[in-house]
Amino acid sequence: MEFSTMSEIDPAFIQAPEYRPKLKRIKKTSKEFFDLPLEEKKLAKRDEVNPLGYHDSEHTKNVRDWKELFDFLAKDPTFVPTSHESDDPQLRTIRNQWPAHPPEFRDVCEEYAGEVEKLAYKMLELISLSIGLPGDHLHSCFKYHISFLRVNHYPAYPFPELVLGAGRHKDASAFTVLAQDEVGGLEVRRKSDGAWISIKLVPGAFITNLGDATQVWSNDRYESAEHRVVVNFEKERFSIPFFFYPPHFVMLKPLEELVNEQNPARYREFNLGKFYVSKNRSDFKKREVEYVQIYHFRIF
Ligand SMILES: O=C(O)CCC(=O)C(=O)O
Ligand SMILES: [Fe+2]
Repeated sequence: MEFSTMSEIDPAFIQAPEYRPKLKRIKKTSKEFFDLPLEEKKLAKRDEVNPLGYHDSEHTKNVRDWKELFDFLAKDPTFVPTSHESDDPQLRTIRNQWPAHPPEFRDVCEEYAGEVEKLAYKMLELISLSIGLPGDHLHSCFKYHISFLRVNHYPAYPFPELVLGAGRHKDASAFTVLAQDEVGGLEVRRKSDGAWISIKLVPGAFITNLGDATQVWSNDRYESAEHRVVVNFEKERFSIPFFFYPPHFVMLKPLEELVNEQNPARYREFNLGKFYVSKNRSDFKKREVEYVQIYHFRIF
């Protein structure tokens, strides 16, 4: 894999041209899936028991997103805590559910996941090196990772100012490797003035946004990027994030190598699995309670 000089202009982009045929295939099969009648898509619908599969009423911070999606695990099956309650030690097995149509959907998605996983490990190495640690420092930590992928379909909407494809949020992952088509719509919040900046479209490039776990590990050297998606008034859009998560049993805290007397840990330790479960149930339905955020674990 070659890293493009784009990264000198904008560190969010990784140019990986060899992935183009795979991107084309997954986009084609995803479009075929989302073009199916709703009743058929709902045969692979996620529910209270299985969080994977088709979903058409995603909420970000209690507001319904203008999109439909299909979630699947990179490793099937995956083990996660049964509940977000801290005193419940039980785990449960979650598994992918695949639609019967299009027939190649499963193979194409699994092949894509395998390839992007390799890219994610490469990114992990670069992140470790960039904070002064050996390239493989975090690798063993991901051995039983609970990552999942999401195929997003944002239908066109004639009044794009009235809805958001995905409301503003930060990803809870270590980082996310995102592929998108040529329509555009992803925006990142600029910290200095809070303005929403459109992410430039670079055909065949992946976008990586750092998530909450990396913010904690790096003791705030890196920040989880706040982002959102606007919809297009005439074109539908597809995007496929790979949310790279450590295993459920990882206790997240600033890496010991990065803390000292001058630079004390800014977060107390917390369990990744419980954090994941709180996050991934919170968008299932409207909720009355506040979303768990990493600042709840902040020491100062
Ligand atoms: O569609 C996109 O570009 C980003 C989607 C996203 O932020 C997410 O699914 O977490
Ligand atoms: Fe996101």
